[in-house]
Amino acid sequence: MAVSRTARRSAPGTTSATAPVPGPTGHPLLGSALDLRRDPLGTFVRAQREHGDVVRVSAGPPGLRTVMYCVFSPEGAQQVLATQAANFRKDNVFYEEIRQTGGNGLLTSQDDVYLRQRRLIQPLFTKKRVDGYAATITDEAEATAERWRNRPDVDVVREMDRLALRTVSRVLFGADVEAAVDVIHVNFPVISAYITGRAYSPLRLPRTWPTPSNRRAEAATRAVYEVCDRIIAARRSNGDEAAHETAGTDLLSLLAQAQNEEDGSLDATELRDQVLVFLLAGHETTATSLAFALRLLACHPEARARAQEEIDALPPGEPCTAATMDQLPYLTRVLKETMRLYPAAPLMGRRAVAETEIDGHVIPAGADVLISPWVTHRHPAHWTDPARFDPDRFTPDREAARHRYAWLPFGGGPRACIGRHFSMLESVLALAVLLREYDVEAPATEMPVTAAVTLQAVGEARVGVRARRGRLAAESMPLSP
Ligand code: HEM
Repeated sequence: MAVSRTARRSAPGTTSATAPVPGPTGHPLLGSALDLRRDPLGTFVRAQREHGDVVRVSAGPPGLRTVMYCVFSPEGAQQVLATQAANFRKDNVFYEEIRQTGGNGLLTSQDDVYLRQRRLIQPLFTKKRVDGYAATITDEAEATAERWRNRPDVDVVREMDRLALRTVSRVLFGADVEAAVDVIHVNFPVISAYITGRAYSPLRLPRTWPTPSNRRAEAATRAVYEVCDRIIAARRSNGDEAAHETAGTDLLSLLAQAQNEEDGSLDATELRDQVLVFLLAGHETTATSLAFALRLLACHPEARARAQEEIDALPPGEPCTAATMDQLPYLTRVLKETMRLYPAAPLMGRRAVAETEIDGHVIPAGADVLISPWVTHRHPAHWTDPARFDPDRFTPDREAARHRYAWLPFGGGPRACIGRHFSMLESVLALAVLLREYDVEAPATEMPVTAAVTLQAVGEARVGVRARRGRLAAESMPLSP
């Protein structure tokens, strides 16, 4: 059995490296299964508070038990994701379930297939290329501002879902997906809940059995695949030189080129899997950050006013570009603080392929390992008063004083999010456009969330919108108080 260097270095006989990993005992028969089903994020937060930074959580009856080794400290997360990434593969139950539903795109692939895919796709995400997406981002945000005209309130979850889906589809596929917005909005949560349900369940019935949940998930997956197929077919029938704004430079063009190469690169299934991954990973995550940022600003009028002061100081009449982001440091801090409190990917899984020592505990080879931005972002040793919304935690000085992995919404190491710059740019510019036009207001109540593959708001998140000034305010004057 391979043993990591850190484990081999630990002094023989010391109890720290050999002591069993602590964890909740949970229900005598089911372990923590019911707690995880009811409230996975709360269960992991409690596990950290009560048992420390490396915790063993088990679920299910003896004999069928799923065991997870949770690593909550920034140092431990860095070890799993970066410094000892080779010991931790995406072979865990969660990724296996995602792979079975969504195929082998960039999020789930590994080894040579992964390296080939990442090399192929990386050029779309260089800083220069992403900066070029600013015009599309601004255009979509302005269209959303138009949609809000004369409305007393909006469901920001729904609105940001639409905005982010439209934006990523235009940028990466040169496609207008308006007709698919509802299909995606309805079906992604079904798929996501199915994957999570199976991942936590000790008893995974074969996917081919005609159970109600298998049937629901299959129908939802088919509906989403049809959207992907339509996007690909539309590009094929129009040809790369057609009127698409991104033809020749977007994801579909890059993948089609690879398909034509002699080394037989991508087949049709892989092409569709890749489109699906980028639809999924590229819209829901950013939408969640945007929705929660608007909701938090609506609940914190002083932070909203500060952000708007900065936005109002931008040169009037000039379009937002990538350089605009440098002029919005406070708004960027608001976004980072939103992602601390509501990381769109609250849980990340791996499988240990070699025994490894982390924070003085041994993680056995073969163990399912869980990293949780949700918990690490609330770690009392790294965040004072962690439940409080305080964007100034992200001033440059305070950021520099903190462990690099205390804030990890985009993961880290070799499998860190490829879309992080795009997402940050999109979120800051979209917020700037919307807050320039609107005041947002909401009662400061709890926002219930659920952790499926990504973090999701439970139900609607209504936010009052009131036009501030300029064209939209003038046009909606009769309705203004
Ligand atoms: C707030 C927005 C986002 C968050 C919080 C987020 C989070 C993450 C995280 C945590 C990972 C690493 C998963 C792991 O290590 O297990 C990841 C990977 C990935 N993300 Fe994002 N993401 C966001 C936006 C985006 C966008 C906009 C895109 C694409 C347009 C994207 C595409 C991907 C892809 C393809 C991967 C796999 C990368 C690889 O393994 O090489 N994400 N994301």
